[in-house]
Amino acid sequence: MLRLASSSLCPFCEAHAFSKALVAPWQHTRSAATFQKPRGPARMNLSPRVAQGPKKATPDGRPVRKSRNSPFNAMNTTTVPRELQQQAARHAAAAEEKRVNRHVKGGRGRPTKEKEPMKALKMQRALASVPYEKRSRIKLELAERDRFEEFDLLSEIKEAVPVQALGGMSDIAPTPIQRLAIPAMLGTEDGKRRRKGNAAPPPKEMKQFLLAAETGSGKTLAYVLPVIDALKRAEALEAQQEAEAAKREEQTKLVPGEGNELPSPDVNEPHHTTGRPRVIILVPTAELVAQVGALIKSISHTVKFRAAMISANYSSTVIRNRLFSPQGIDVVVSTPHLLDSITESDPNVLSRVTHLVIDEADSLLDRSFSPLTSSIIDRATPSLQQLILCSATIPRSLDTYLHKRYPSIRRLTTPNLHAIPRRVQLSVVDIDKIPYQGNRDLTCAQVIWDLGKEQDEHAAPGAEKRIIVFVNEREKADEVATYLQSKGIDALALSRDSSDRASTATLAAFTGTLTPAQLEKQQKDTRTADPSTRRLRGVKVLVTTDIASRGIDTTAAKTVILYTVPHTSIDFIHRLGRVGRMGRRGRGMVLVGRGDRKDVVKEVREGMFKGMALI
Ligand SMILES: Nc1ncnc2c1ncn2[C@@H]1O[C@H](COP(=O)(O)OP(=O)(O)OP(=O)(O)O)[C@@H](O)[C@H]1O
Repeated sequence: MLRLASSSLCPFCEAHAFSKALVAPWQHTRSAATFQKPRGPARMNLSPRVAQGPKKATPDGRPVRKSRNSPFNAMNTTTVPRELQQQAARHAAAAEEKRVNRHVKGGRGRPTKEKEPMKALKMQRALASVPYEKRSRIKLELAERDRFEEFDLLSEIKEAVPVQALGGMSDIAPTPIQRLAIPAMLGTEDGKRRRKGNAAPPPKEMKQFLLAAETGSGKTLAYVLPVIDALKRAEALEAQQEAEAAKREEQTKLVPGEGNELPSPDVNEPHHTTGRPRVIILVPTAELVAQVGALIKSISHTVKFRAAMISANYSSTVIRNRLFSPQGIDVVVSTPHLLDSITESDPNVLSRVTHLVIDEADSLLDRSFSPLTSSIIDRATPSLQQLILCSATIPRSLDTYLHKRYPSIRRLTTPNLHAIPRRVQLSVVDIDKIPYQGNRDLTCAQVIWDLGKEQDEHAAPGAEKRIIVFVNEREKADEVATYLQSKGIDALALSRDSSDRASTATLAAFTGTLTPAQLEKQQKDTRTADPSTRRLRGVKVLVTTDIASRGIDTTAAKTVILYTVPHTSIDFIHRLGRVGRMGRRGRGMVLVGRGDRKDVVKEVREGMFKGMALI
């Protein structure tokens, strides 16, 4: 409160005279003697003690306490007083407790507004969870097995890995699922080697394994190597037993000419393995039969065995000739439909199977495939030594099925199961924005044109960009491919409606399995294309459905476009899993519009960014 003194005497102390001066009342709390007469014109008077600094003690000698709440309290201090540190720690602990209580069922406090992690994905409840504690434990275990030489595989199989199976790669190391599955399937996890001399007696009861690892992590080789090892050892054991039997016969050889000699073997008789393989590998599509079959064939060049791939892509004569070849058969790769129909008429095909692999088990044991697959497993069970299920995802339905039907199955899961690698970058394109205005086809075409124009520094000269577009319905595949073609994009459709031959040739460009002649033709077509038409050069697009999202090793593709938001996190994993395979980088783009689950897309992106497993 300020007072204007208008008289010549000070209205408070009346000790001095001045006029029109502003006098603050606190000046009058002191004795009049200490008062200075202001000189000159009216002004604000400053405290006369301003230069003295803060009071060290009150008049009665007690120390003056600084106000704790003063905003200037911490000025010019270099250390935080212990008292304040303790206070801050108490506040932090109380806040943490409050936060935890909010999440605990029945906890006190108001309902939280904090975001629940992956809430939208949780609503879909697609995937079974694997505890993080288990993942960390496995990670530690795997660190010790880092070379193929350490596995107790037959030497010729180890030699075939870099040369045949991995196409001449050098400096190879087993992937996490290979480190986990190979010793487990060989029964050498304890680090012990098996007996020399190949004569391992068959195990008494069937062993069951579930191999679950992220997409593009080498699961195929993880089961192929131990299975072929078992095949070769069984063959050796059989040969040894035959030799022993022959020796016994030799010892009890009857005297010739007395009419009791052994009949000489019929050279035209088919091999005893004809139509009765030891190993059967089931995969969901004809395309996968070709892919897995090619890997097995390549290994069979050095490790001698007979393999056949059969699918609807081959004529019935070819299938019959392969399966019932007089030279015999050891490994068959097939789809469940075809194998089921063959075994209906010839059940002996399953009579000698010791190893049955169900690749893409989540598909082959889902509602549509399960009756067929289960029936094949049941019929093969009497002779089975190992049942191997393999998958990149364990949906809750599969988890429940396994708990019921195979409660003792060994689950070999890698630490990164259900996570989309951070190497894959996912961006979102809003189709409702200008210039697309809700036109999904136009957005897709524009995105492809933009990608095509981007300069890829690392691409070899003349190399083509491969882009895969995933649609949810098979009818849409043709429609989108036709639209993209009308916009000058080299696009092809692949769905269950495509002809078998066309689909094999189409996929070849994306799996990097083009023959030199095909490659030459492709480059010639690009060179001779009419330059007057507006065409996007150097880009090849495959518009497809789930048919190409499972297991197909599309190593040549670097970009995936999700034309529509996938229905579940499982589809996200498999579709985005076509890029970023085996340590490569990749890019995903998802087109979202009104009515699409943007919350799901957001959570998938966040999960990918954090390297977390989706749920
Ligand atoms: N140890 C290894 N080192 C380097 N490359 C490997 C190794 N093992 C496998 N590969 C290669 O990795 C690629 C992916 O392998 P594969 O198709 O078996 O993966 P996947 O886990 O079955 O994938 P998906 O889940 O999509 O079926 C193949 O090109 C294969 O040749």
